[in-house]
Amino acid sequence: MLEAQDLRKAFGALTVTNRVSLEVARGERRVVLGPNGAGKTTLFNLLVGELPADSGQIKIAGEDVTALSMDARARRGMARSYQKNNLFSGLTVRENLSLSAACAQGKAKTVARDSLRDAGVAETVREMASLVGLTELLETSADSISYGARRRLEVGLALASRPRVLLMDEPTSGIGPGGIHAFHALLRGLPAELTIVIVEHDMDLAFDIADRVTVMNFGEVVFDGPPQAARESALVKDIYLGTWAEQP
Ligand SMILES: Nc1ncnc2c1ncn2[C@@H]1O[C@H](COP(=O)(O)OP(=O)(O)OP(=O)(O)O)[C@@H](O)[C@H]1O
Repeated sequence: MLEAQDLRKAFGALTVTNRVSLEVARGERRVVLGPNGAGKTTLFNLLVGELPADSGQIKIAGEDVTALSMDARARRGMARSYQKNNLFSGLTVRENLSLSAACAQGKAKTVARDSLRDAGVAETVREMASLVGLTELLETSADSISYGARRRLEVGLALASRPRVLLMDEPTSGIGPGGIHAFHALLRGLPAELTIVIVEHDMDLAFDIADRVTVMNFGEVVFDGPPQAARESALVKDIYLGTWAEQP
C-alpha cells in the first residue's frame, strides 16, 4: 500500500535520510523506531510531501506519487496526525472534526455553519468521534479536554478524510500510562484495512501494536522485521543503549 524506495534527503552537508526503503502492506501496523535525530520525522515529511526528496521514489497503492504535492497525496489516501498540537483550541471537538470532514469532502469553500451542518459531514463526525472515543466530549471546547483526549482528537481529524494510509508521529508522547492504554485501545479499534505507520520511542509500546518494526539510526534503516526479531536483535539493543556506532 505504501512504498518508499531509496529515499534521500540532505539539509546542506547533513544527510538526514539515506537509502531509506520500506514497503508497508495494506492494513499493516508498522512502527518506526529510532533514537532522537535518527530521521524519523524527516521520513514522514518526505512520505506525505511536506518535504521534497532529493532522490528516491514513493508509491501509494502502486502509484508513483513522488512528484505530487501534499494535497494530491492526501487525495490519494495519505493522512498524517501531528506530533505538535494541531487543533483549533477555541472550537469544540465537534467543530474541529466538522471542519476537517468538510475540507476532506470539498465542502469547506464557504466554511460556515452550512457546511458544518451538512448531513455527510455530520455523519463522518459521529463516526470519527466514536472511533477515537470522544462522543461524550463533542460539545466540549478542544482546550478544555485532557491532553490524551487532544491527541485522540488529532487522530480523529486525520481520519476524517477517510485515509488509506495514516502516519502518526509519536501519538503517545507525554500522555502518561492511562492515556497510552486508551490510545492502544483506540488503535486496535481502527478499521483493519487502514494502513498505519507510527513513529514511537518506546520499544515495549511499539512491540505491543506492531505487525512489523523498522528501526532507523543516523538516517538509515538498520533493521526491518517482525517485533520479536527486533526484540532479540543485538543491533537494536545497542542502538537503544547508545553503544552502537555508525560504521564507516
Ligand atoms: N529543516 C531542517 N534543516 C536542517 N536540519 C534538519 C531539518 N529538519 C531536521 N533536521 C535535522 O535532521 C536530523 C533528523 O531529524 P528528525 O527530526 O527527522 O529526527 P527524528 O528521528 O524524528 O528525531 P526525534 O525523535 O527527536 O523527533 C536531525 O539532526 C535534525 O536536526
